[in-house]
Amino acid sequence: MNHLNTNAQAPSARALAYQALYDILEKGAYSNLRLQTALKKNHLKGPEAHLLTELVYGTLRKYNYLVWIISRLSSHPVKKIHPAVRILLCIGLYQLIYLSRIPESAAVNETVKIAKKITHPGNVRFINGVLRNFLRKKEQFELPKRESNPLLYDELFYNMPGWLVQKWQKELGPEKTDLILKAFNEVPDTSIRVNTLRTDTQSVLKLLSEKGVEAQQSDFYSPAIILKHGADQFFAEILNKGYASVQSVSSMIPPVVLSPEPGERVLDMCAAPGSKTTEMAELMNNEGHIDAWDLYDHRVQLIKESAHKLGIKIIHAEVQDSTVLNDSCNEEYDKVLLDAPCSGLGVLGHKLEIRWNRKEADIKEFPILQKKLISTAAHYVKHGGVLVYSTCTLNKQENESVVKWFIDNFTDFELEGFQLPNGKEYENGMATLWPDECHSDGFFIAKMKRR
Ligand SMILES: C[S@@+](CC[C@H](N)C(=O)[O-])C[C@H]1O[C@@H](n2cnc3c(N)ncnc32)[C@H](O)[C@@H]1O
Repeated sequence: MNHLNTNAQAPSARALAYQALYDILEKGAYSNLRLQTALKKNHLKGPEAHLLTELVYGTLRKYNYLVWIISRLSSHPVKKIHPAVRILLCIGLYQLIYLSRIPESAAVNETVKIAKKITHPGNVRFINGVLRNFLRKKEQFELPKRESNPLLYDELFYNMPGWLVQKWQKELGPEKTDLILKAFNEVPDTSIRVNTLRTDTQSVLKLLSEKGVEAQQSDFYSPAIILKHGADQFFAEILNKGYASVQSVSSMIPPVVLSPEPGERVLDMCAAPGSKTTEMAELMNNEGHIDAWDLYDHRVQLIKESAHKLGIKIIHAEVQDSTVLNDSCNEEYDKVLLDAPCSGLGVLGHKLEIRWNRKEADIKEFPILQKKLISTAAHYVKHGGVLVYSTCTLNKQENESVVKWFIDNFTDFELEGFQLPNGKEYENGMATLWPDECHSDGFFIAKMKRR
Protein backbone atom coordinates (compact mmCIF):
# COMPACT_ATOMS: atom_id res chain seq x y z
CA MET A 1 0.00 0.00 0.00
CA ASN A 2 1.59 3.29 -1.06
CA HIS A 3 1.33 6.57 0.67
CA LEU A 4 0.07 9.28 -1.66
CA ASN A 5 2.76 11.26 -3.40
CA THR A 6 1.25 14.71 -3.05
CA ASN A 7 4.26 16.52 -4.52
CA ALA A 8 3.36 15.65 -8.11
CA GLN A 9 0.50 18.16 -8.30
CA ALA A 10 -1.64 20.14 -5.89
CA PRO A 11 -3.43 17.48 -3.83
CA SER A 12 -7.21 17.49 -3.75
CA ALA A 13 -9.16 18.01 -0.52
CA ARG A 14 -10.22 14.35 -0.73
CA ALA A 15 -6.64 13.09 -1.05
CA LEU A 16 -5.58 15.26 1.90
CA ALA A 17 -8.54 14.02 3.92
CA TYR A 18 -7.48 10.44 3.23
CA GLN A 19 -3.92 11.13 4.42
CA ALA A 20 -5.10 13.00 7.51
CA LEU A 21 -7.59 10.27 8.47
CA TYR A 22 -4.97 7.59 7.94
CA ASP A 23 -2.60 9.41 10.31
CA ILE A 24 -5.38 10.01 12.87
CA LEU A 25 -6.88 6.52 12.85
CA GLU A 26 -3.78 4.45 12.23
CA LYS A 27 -0.91 6.48 13.67
CA GLY A 28 -2.57 8.21 16.62
CA ALA A 29 -2.34 11.81 15.28
CA TYR A 30 -4.55 14.44 16.94
CA SER A 31 -7.40 15.38 14.58
CA ASN A 32 -7.31 19.15 15.19
CA LEU A 33 -3.51 19.46 14.83
CA ARG A 34 -3.37 17.13 11.81
CA LEU A 35 -6.12 19.07 10.06
CA GLN A 36 -4.49 22.44 10.80
CA THR A 37 -1.19 21.16 9.35
CA ALA A 38 -2.91 19.95 6.17
CA LEU A 39 -4.75 23.25 5.72
CA LYS A 40 -1.65 25.38 6.31
CA LYS A 41 0.88 23.30 4.40
CA ASN A 42 -1.31 23.19 1.31
CA HIS A 43 -2.53 26.80 1.60
CA LEU A 44 -6.11 25.59 1.35
CA LYS A 45 -8.81 28.25 1.54
CA GLY A 46 -12.49 28.56 0.68
CA PRO A 47 -14.47 25.55 -0.59
CA GLU A 48 -11.47 23.17 -0.68
CA ALA A 49 -10.65 23.98 2.97
CA HIS A 50 -14.30 23.46 3.89
CA LEU A 51 -14.46 20.13 2.07
CA LEU A 52 -11.27 18.89 3.77
CA THR A 53 -12.56 19.91 7.22
CA GLU A 54 -15.98 18.38 6.55
CA LEU A 55 -14.51 15.10 5.30
CA VAL A 56 -12.11 14.70 8.24
CA TYR A 57 -14.48 15.65 11.08
CA GLY A 58 -17.57 14.25 9.37
CA THR A 59 -15.98 10.84 8.73
CA LEU A 60 -14.75 10.72 12.35
CA ARG A 61 -18.20 11.66 13.63
CA LYS A 62 -19.85 8.84 11.66
CA TYR A 63 -16.99 6.36 11.59
CA ASN A 64 -18.70 3.46 13.36
CA TYR A 65 -21.79 3.70 11.20
CA LEU A 66 -19.70 3.89 8.00
CA VAL A 67 -17.68 0.83 8.99
CA TRP A 68 -20.94 -1.01 9.77
CA ILE A 69 -22.20 -0.22 6.26
CA ILE A 70 -18.96 -1.56 4.80
CA SER A 71 -19.45 -4.74 6.82
CA ARG A 72 -22.91 -5.16 5.27
CA LEU A 73 -21.66 -4.62 1.71
CA SER A 74 -18.37 -6.46 1.73
CA SER A 75 -17.87 -10.16 1.24
CA HIS A 76 -14.64 -9.96 3.37
CA PRO A 77 -14.81 -9.43 7.12
CA VAL A 78 -14.03 -5.76 7.91
CA LYS A 79 -11.04 -6.78 10.05
CA LYS A 80 -9.39 -8.28 6.96
CA ILE A 81 -9.78 -5.12 4.86
CA HIS A 82 -6.57 -3.08 4.75
CA PRO A 83 -6.90 0.10 6.88
CA ALA A 84 -6.18 2.34 3.88
CA VAL A 85 -8.99 0.69 1.91
CA ARG A 86 -11.37 0.93 4.87
CA ILE A 87 -10.59 4.63 5.34
CA LEU A 88 -11.02 5.42 1.65
CA LEU A 89 -14.34 3.58 1.63
CA CYS A 90 -15.48 5.59 4.67
CA ILE A 91 -14.63 8.86 2.91
CA GLY A 92 -16.50 7.76 -0.22
CA LEU A 93 -19.55 6.58 1.74
CA TYR A 94 -19.58 9.73 3.87
CA GLN A 95 -19.95 11.84 0.72
CA LEU A 96 -22.65 9.56 -0.69
CA ILE A 97 -24.69 9.57 2.52
CA TYR A 98 -24.22 13.01 4.04
CA LEU A 99 -23.02 15.44 1.35
CA SER A 100 -25.99 15.79 -0.96
CA ARG A 101 -24.36 18.68 -2.86
CA ILE A 102 -21.66 16.31 -4.18
CA PRO A 103 -22.83 14.32 -7.22
CA GLU A 104 -22.74 10.57 -6.59
CA SER A 105 -20.55 10.02 -9.64
CA ALA A 106 -17.94 12.48 -8.30
CA ALA A 107 -17.92 10.84 -4.88
CA VAL A 108 -17.29 7.40 -6.41
CA ASN A 109 -14.89 8.44 -9.19
CA GLU A 110 -12.72 10.66 -7.00
CA THR A 111 -12.42 7.92 -4.37
CA VAL A 112 -11.43 5.39 -7.02
CA LYS A 113 -8.90 7.88 -8.42
CA ILE A 114 -7.15 8.07 -5.04
CA ALA A 115 -7.34 4.29 -4.69
CA LYS A 116 -5.50 3.87 -8.01
CA LYS A 117 -2.60 5.90 -6.61
CA ILE A 118 -2.24 4.01 -3.37
CA THR A 119 -3.19 0.41 -3.91
CA HIS A 120 -3.27 -2.51 -6.34
CA PRO A 121 -5.98 -3.06 -8.99
CA GLY A 122 -7.73 -5.75 -6.90
CA ASN A 123 -8.37 -3.26 -4.08
CA VAL A 124 -9.40 -0.58 -6.58
CA ARG A 125 -12.04 -2.94 -8.00
CA PHE A 126 -13.17 -3.78 -4.46
CA ILE A 127 -13.59 -0.08 -3.53
CA ASN A 128 -15.44 0.67 -6.74
CA GLY A 129 -17.66 -2.39 -6.21
CA VAL A 130 -18.56 -1.54 -2.58
CA LEU A 131 -19.45 2.08 -3.40
CA ARG A 132 -21.58 1.11 -6.42
CA ASN A 133 -23.20 -1.68 -4.43
CA PHE A 134 -24.11 0.92 -1.80
CA LEU A 135 -25.76 3.11 -4.42
CA ARG A 136 -27.87 0.17 -5.56
CA LYS A 137 -28.91 -0.85 -2.03
CA LYS A 138 -28.88 2.44 -0.15
CA GLU A 139 -32.59 2.33 0.65
CA GLN A 140 -32.02 -0.84 2.68
CA PHE A 141 -29.66 0.68 5.22
CA GLU A 142 -31.58 1.42 8.36
CA LEU A 143 -30.19 1.28 11.87
CA PRO A 144 -31.21 -1.89 13.69
CA LYS A 145 -34.11 -1.27 16.08
CA ARG A 146 -32.91 -0.30 19.53
CA GLU A 147 -35.16 -2.91 21.20
CA SER A 148 -33.55 -5.72 19.23
CA ASN A 149 -29.93 -4.80 20.00
CA PRO A 150 -29.51 -1.76 22.29
CA LEU A 151 -25.71 -1.92 22.44
CA LEU A 152 -25.24 -2.09 18.66
CA TYR A 153 -27.77 0.70 18.26
CA ASP A 154 -25.91 2.98 20.71
CA GLU A 155 -22.55 2.17 19.14
CA LEU A 156 -23.86 3.13 15.70
CA PHE A 157 -26.21 5.96 16.58
CA TYR A 158 -23.80 7.71 18.97
CA ASN A 159 -20.65 6.61 17.15
CA MET A 160 -18.95 5.23 20.26
CA PRO A 161 -16.93 2.09 20.92
CA GLY A 162 -19.04 -0.65 22.51
CA TRP A 163 -16.70 -1.19 25.48
CA LEU A 164 -17.15 2.42 26.55
CA VAL A 165 -20.94 2.41 26.19
CA GLN A 166 -21.03 -0.75 28.34
CA LYS A 167 -18.64 0.69 30.94
CA TRP A 168 -20.73 3.84 31.42
CA GLN A 169 -24.01 1.94 31.40
CA LYS A 170 -22.67 -0.28 34.20
CA GLU A 171 -21.17 2.57 36.25
CA LEU A 172 -23.61 5.42 35.63
CA GLY A 173 -26.81 3.66 34.55
CA PRO A 174 -28.47 3.70 31.11
CA GLU A 175 -30.23 7.07 31.50
CA LYS A 176 -27.12 9.10 32.40
CA THR A 177 -25.16 7.26 29.71
CA ASP A 178 -27.74 8.29 27.10
CA LEU A 179 -27.50 11.93 28.16
CA ILE A 180 -23.69 11.90 27.99
CA LEU A 181 -23.61 10.18 24.60
CA LYS A 182 -26.14 12.65 23.24
CA ALA A 183 -24.12 15.62 24.58
CA PHE A 184 -20.93 14.30 22.94
CA ASN A 185 -22.67 14.17 19.59
CA GLU A 186 -23.79 17.77 19.50
CA VAL A 187 -21.30 19.84 17.52
CA PRO A 188 -19.50 21.75 20.28
CA ASP A 189 -19.50 25.54 20.50
CA THR A 190 -16.13 27.25 20.69
CA SER A 191 -15.44 29.05 23.93
CA ILE A 192 -12.83 31.62 24.87
CA ARG A 193 -11.47 32.91 28.17
CA VAL A 194 -11.12 36.66 28.35
CA ASN A 195 -7.66 37.86 29.41
CA THR A 196 -8.68 40.00 32.37
CA LEU A 197 -5.16 41.50 32.49
CA ARG A 198 -5.83 43.27 29.18
CA THR A 199 -9.58 43.71 28.88
CA ASP A 200 -12.95 42.56 30.21
CA THR A 201 -15.78 40.32 29.06
CA GLN A 202 -18.14 43.13 28.00
CA SER A 203 -15.46 44.80 25.82
CA VAL A 204 -14.67 41.52 24.04
CA LEU A 205 -18.38 40.84 23.51
CA LYS A 206 -18.70 44.31 21.97
CA LEU A 207 -15.72 43.70 19.65
CA LEU A 208 -17.19 40.37 18.55
CA SER A 209 -20.59 41.88 17.95
CA GLU A 210 -19.04 44.66 15.83
CA LYS A 211 -17.51 41.94 13.67
CA GLY A 212 -20.87 40.21 13.39
CA VAL A 213 -19.83 37.22 15.50
CA GLU A 214 -22.69 35.71 17.45
CA ALA A 215 -21.43 35.29 21.01
CA GLN A 216 -22.67 35.28 24.58
CA GLN A 217 -21.22 35.34 28.08
CA SER A 218 -21.24 31.91 29.75
CA ASP A 219 -23.68 31.65 32.64
CA PHE A 220 -21.26 29.19 34.21
CA TYR A 221 -18.19 31.44 34.53
CA SER A 222 -18.10 35.18 33.79
CA PRO A 223 -14.77 35.53 31.86
CA ALA A 224 -15.95 32.79 29.48
CA ILE A 225 -17.59 33.63 26.16
CA ILE A 226 -19.37 31.11 23.97
CA LEU A 227 -19.10 31.63 20.22
CA LYS A 228 -21.66 30.16 17.89
CA HIS A 229 -20.54 27.55 15.36
CA GLY A 230 -18.32 28.63 12.53
CA ALA A 231 -17.17 31.85 14.16
CA ASP A 232 -13.55 30.67 14.23
CA GLN A 233 -12.16 32.74 11.37
CA PHE A 234 -13.46 36.02 12.80
CA PHE A 235 -11.91 35.98 16.20
CA ALA A 236 -8.29 35.31 15.18
CA GLU A 237 -7.60 39.01 15.67
CA ILE A 238 -8.86 38.93 19.26
CA LEU A 239 -6.62 35.95 19.97
CA ASN A 240 -3.61 37.51 18.27
CA LYS A 241 -3.97 40.66 20.34
CA GLY A 242 -3.91 38.53 23.50
CA TYR A 243 -7.41 39.60 24.54
CA ALA A 244 -8.53 36.01 25.00
CA SER A 245 -7.53 32.33 24.77
CA VAL A 246 -9.46 29.39 23.36
CA GLN A 247 -10.43 27.04 26.20
CA SER A 248 -13.45 24.94 27.03
CA VAL A 249 -15.56 26.39 29.84
CA SER A 250 -15.20 23.37 32.12
CA SER A 251 -11.42 23.41 31.70
CA MET A 252 -11.51 26.93 33.22
CA ILE A 253 -12.97 25.60 36.48
CA PRO A 254 -10.04 23.76 38.19
CA PRO A 255 -8.01 27.03 38.55
CA VAL A 256 -11.13 28.74 39.90
CA VAL A 257 -11.47 26.01 42.54
CA LEU A 258 -7.75 26.33 43.42
CA SER A 259 -8.28 30.08 43.57
CA PRO A 260 -4.69 31.37 43.53
CA GLU A 261 -4.32 34.91 44.84
CA PRO A 262 -1.99 37.77 43.85
CA GLY A 263 1.43 37.35 45.46
CA GLU A 264 1.16 33.60 46.11
CA ARG A 265 3.58 30.87 45.04
CA VAL A 266 1.82 28.39 42.79
CA LEU A 267 2.88 25.17 41.06
CA ASP A 268 1.23 23.72 37.94
CA MET A 269 2.67 20.20 37.71
CA CYS A 270 1.37 19.09 34.30
CA ALA A 271 1.00 22.45 32.70
CA ALA A 272 1.30 22.28 28.91
CA PRO A 273 -0.05 23.77 26.70
CA GLY A 274 -0.67 26.21 29.54
CA SER A 275 -4.39 27.06 29.42
CA LYS A 276 -4.78 26.71 33.17
CA THR A 277 -1.35 28.19 33.97
CA THR A 278 -2.16 31.39 32.10
CA GLU A 279 -5.65 31.48 33.60
CA MET A 280 -4.10 31.28 37.08
CA ALA A 281 -1.76 34.17 36.23
CA GLU A 282 -4.82 36.19 35.20
CA LEU A 283 -6.58 35.30 38.48
CA MET A 284 -3.41 36.42 40.31
CA ASN A 285 -3.38 39.73 38.43
CA ASN A 286 0.10 38.87 37.17
CA GLU A 287 1.51 39.17 40.72
CA GLY A 288 3.31 36.35 42.51
CA HIS A 289 5.13 33.33 41.08
CA ILE A 290 3.95 30.31 39.08
CA ASP A 291 6.20 27.34 38.31
CA ALA A 292 4.85 25.42 35.33
CA TRP A 293 6.27 21.97 34.60
CA ASP A 294 5.76 19.53 31.78
CA LEU A 295 7.56 16.46 30.53
CA TYR A 296 8.18 17.62 26.96
CA ASP A 297 10.26 20.55 25.80
CA HIS A 298 8.12 21.32 22.74
CA ARG A 299 5.06 21.53 25.02
CA VAL A 300 6.87 23.74 27.53
CA GLN A 301 7.55 26.13 24.63
CA LEU A 302 3.76 26.37 24.09
CA ILE A 303 3.31 27.61 27.68
CA LYS A 304 6.00 30.26 27.12
CA GLU A 305 4.42 31.39 23.84
CA SER A 306 0.95 31.73 25.41
CA ALA A 307 2.31 33.65 28.41
CA HIS A 308 4.13 36.02 26.06
CA LYS A 309 1.08 36.61 23.90
CA LEU A 310 -1.09 37.32 26.94
CA GLY A 311 1.45 39.71 28.53
CA ILE A 312 2.06 37.43 31.55
CA LYS A 313 5.34 37.78 33.43
CA ILE A 314 4.99 35.49 36.46
CA ILE A 315 5.13 32.08 34.77
CA HIS A 316 8.39 30.13 34.95
CA ALA A 317 7.96 27.19 32.61
CA GLU A 318 10.46 24.32 32.49
CA VAL A 319 10.84 20.68 31.58
CA GLN A 320 10.41 18.47 34.65
CA ASP A 321 9.25 14.92 35.18
CA SER A 322 6.64 15.49 37.87
CA THR A 323 6.68 11.86 38.95
CA VAL A 324 10.21 12.43 40.30
CA LEU A 325 10.38 14.23 43.63
CA ASN A 326 12.25 17.53 43.49
CA ASP A 327 13.39 17.98 47.11
CA SER A 328 14.27 21.63 46.65
CA CYS A 329 10.54 22.40 46.22
CA ASN A 330 9.24 20.67 49.37
CA GLU A 331 6.51 22.71 51.12
CA GLU A 332 7.28 25.61 48.77
CA TYR A 333 3.83 26.37 47.37
CA ASP A 334 0.61 27.93 48.66
CA LYS A 335 -1.34 26.27 45.87
CA VAL A 336 -0.60 23.27 43.64
CA LEU A 337 -2.58 22.25 40.56
CA LEU A 338 -2.25 18.70 39.28
CA ASP A 339 -4.20 18.59 36.01
CA ALA A 340 -3.20 15.01 35.39
CA PRO A 341 -2.68 13.12 32.12
CA CYS A 342 -5.78 10.95 31.74
CA SER A 343 -7.82 8.82 29.36
CA GLY A 344 -9.66 11.92 28.07
CA LEU A 345 -13.14 10.38 28.17
CA GLY A 346 -14.61 13.80 28.97
CA VAL A 347 -13.49 15.42 25.71
CA LEU A 348 -14.95 12.96 23.21
CA GLY A 349 -17.23 15.71 21.88
CA HIS A 350 -14.41 17.48 20.08
CA LYS A 351 -11.38 15.15 20.24
CA LEU A 352 -13.15 12.58 18.11
CA GLU A 353 -10.08 10.42 17.56
CA ILE A 354 -9.98 9.44 21.24
CA ARG A 355 -13.12 7.36 20.61
CA TRP A 356 -11.11 5.10 18.30
CA ASN A 357 -7.55 5.41 19.54
CA ARG A 358 -8.25 4.86 23.24
CA LYS A 359 -8.38 1.16 24.11
CA GLU A 360 -10.02 -0.37 27.15
CA ALA A 361 -6.65 -1.67 28.36
CA ASP A 362 -5.16 1.89 28.45
CA ILE A 363 -7.68 2.87 31.09
CA LYS A 364 -5.93 0.68 33.66
CA GLU A 365 -2.56 2.38 33.10
CA PHE A 366 -3.56 5.94 33.97
CA PRO A 367 -4.31 5.50 37.72
CA ILE A 368 -0.76 4.16 38.22
CA LEU A 369 0.73 7.36 36.75
CA GLN A 370 -1.84 9.57 38.48
CA LYS A 371 -1.05 8.08 41.90
CA LYS A 372 2.68 8.67 41.33
CA LEU A 373 2.02 12.28 40.38
CA ILE A 374 -0.34 13.06 43.26
CA SER A 375 2.05 11.43 45.77
CA THR A 376 4.78 13.78 44.58
CA ALA A 377 2.40 16.75 44.61
CA ALA A 378 1.74 16.20 48.33
CA HIS A 379 5.33 17.14 49.20
CA TYR A 380 5.20 20.52 47.50
CA VAL A 381 2.14 21.92 49.31
CA LYS A 382 2.80 24.17 52.34
CA HIS A 383 0.96 23.31 55.56
CA GLY A 384 -2.36 25.10 55.25
CA GLY A 385 -1.94 25.13 51.45
CA VAL A 386 -4.28 23.69 48.81
CA LEU A 387 -3.94 20.95 46.22
CA VAL A 388 -6.39 20.63 43.34
CA TYR A 389 -6.44 17.39 41.35
CA SER A 390 -8.30 17.48 38.03
CA THR A 391 -8.79 15.33 34.95
CA CYS A 392 -10.78 15.65 31.73
CA THR A 393 -12.12 12.13 32.01
CA LEU A 394 -15.31 10.46 33.22
CA ASN A 395 -13.86 7.37 34.82
CA LYS A 396 -14.12 6.65 38.55
CA GLN A 397 -10.82 4.73 38.65
CA GLU A 398 -8.92 7.85 37.53
CA ASN A 399 -11.04 10.27 39.56
CA GLU A 400 -12.71 9.39 42.88
CA SER A 401 -10.58 6.24 43.38
CA VAL A 402 -7.27 8.11 42.98
CA VAL A 403 -8.44 10.81 45.40
CA LYS A 404 -9.68 8.26 47.93
CA TRP A 405 -6.37 6.39 47.74
CA PHE A 406 -4.52 9.68 48.25
CA ILE A 407 -6.57 10.74 51.29
CA ASP A 408 -6.12 7.27 52.84
CA ASN A 409 -2.35 7.38 52.34
CA PHE A 410 -1.49 11.05 52.94
CA THR A 411 -3.26 11.67 56.19
CA ASP A 412 -2.25 15.31 56.58
CA PHE A 413 -4.54 16.11 53.62
CA GLU A 414 -8.31 16.41 53.83
CA LEU A 415 -10.96 17.07 51.22
CA GLU A 416 -12.40 20.56 51.38
CA GLY A 417 -15.86 21.52 50.10
CA PHE A 418 -16.19 24.26 47.47
CA GLN A 419 -18.71 26.19 45.47
CA LEU A 420 -18.60 26.60 41.70
CA PRO A 421 -19.11 30.00 40.07
CA ASN A 422 -22.68 28.96 39.17
CA GLY A 423 -23.44 28.60 42.90
CA LYS A 424 -23.50 24.80 43.01
CA GLU A 425 -21.99 23.39 46.24
CA TYR A 426 -19.74 20.33 46.44
CA GLU A 427 -19.49 19.75 50.16
CA ASN A 428 -17.44 16.55 49.87
CA GLY A 429 -14.68 18.35 47.94
CA MET A 430 -15.18 16.50 44.63
CA ALA A 431 -17.10 17.61 41.55
CA THR A 432 -17.81 16.00 38.23
CA LEU A 433 -18.77 18.43 35.49
CA TRP A 434 -21.01 16.38 33.22
CA PRO A 435 -21.05 17.33 29.52
CA ASP A 436 -24.85 17.14 29.40
CA GLU A 437 -25.18 19.56 32.34
CA CYS A 438 -22.46 22.12 31.64
CA HIS A 439 -22.63 21.86 27.79
CA SER A 440 -18.86 21.65 27.74
CA ASP A 441 -16.20 18.99 28.27
CA GLY A 442 -16.55 16.48 31.08
CA PHE A 443 -14.18 17.27 33.95
CA PHE A 444 -13.41 16.02 37.45
CA ILE A 445 -12.10 18.30 40.20
CA ALA A 446 -11.06 17.51 43.78
CA LYS A 447 -9.89 20.08 46.32
CA MET A 448 -7.65 19.04 49.22
CA LYS A 449 -6.16 21.07 52.02
CA ARG A 450 -2.95 20.24 53.89
CA ARG A 451 -3.56 20.44 57.61
C1 LIG B 1 -4.10 17.15 30.69
S1 LIG B 1 -2.64 17.72 30.00
C2 LIG B 1 -2.44 19.25 30.84
C3 LIG B 1 -3.25 20.37 30.28
C4 LIG B 1 -2.87 21.71 30.90
N1 LIG B 1 -3.00 21.68 32.33
C5 LIG B 1 -3.72 22.83 30.34
O1 LIG B 1 -4.75 23.16 30.91
O2 LIG B 1 -3.34 23.39 29.31
C6 LIG B 1 -1.46 16.73 30.80
C7 LIG B 1 -0.03 17.16 30.56
O3 LIG B 1 0.79 16.35 31.40
C8 LIG B 1 2.05 16.19 30.78
N2 LIG B 1 2.75 15.09 31.45
C9 LIG B 1 2.58 13.76 31.28
N3 LIG B 1 3.41 13.08 32.11
C10 LIG B 1 4.09 14.00 32.81
C11 LIG B 1 5.10 13.94 33.81
N4 LIG B 1 5.56 12.77 34.24
N5 LIG B 1 5.61 15.09 34.29
C12 LIG B 1 5.16 16.29 33.85
N6 LIG B 1 4.20 16.42 32.91
C13 LIG B 1 3.68 15.29 32.40
C14 LIG B 1 1.68 15.98 29.33
O4 LIG B 1 2.78 16.29 28.50
C15 LIG B 1 0.51 16.95 29.15
O5 LIG B 1 0.97 18.17 28.65
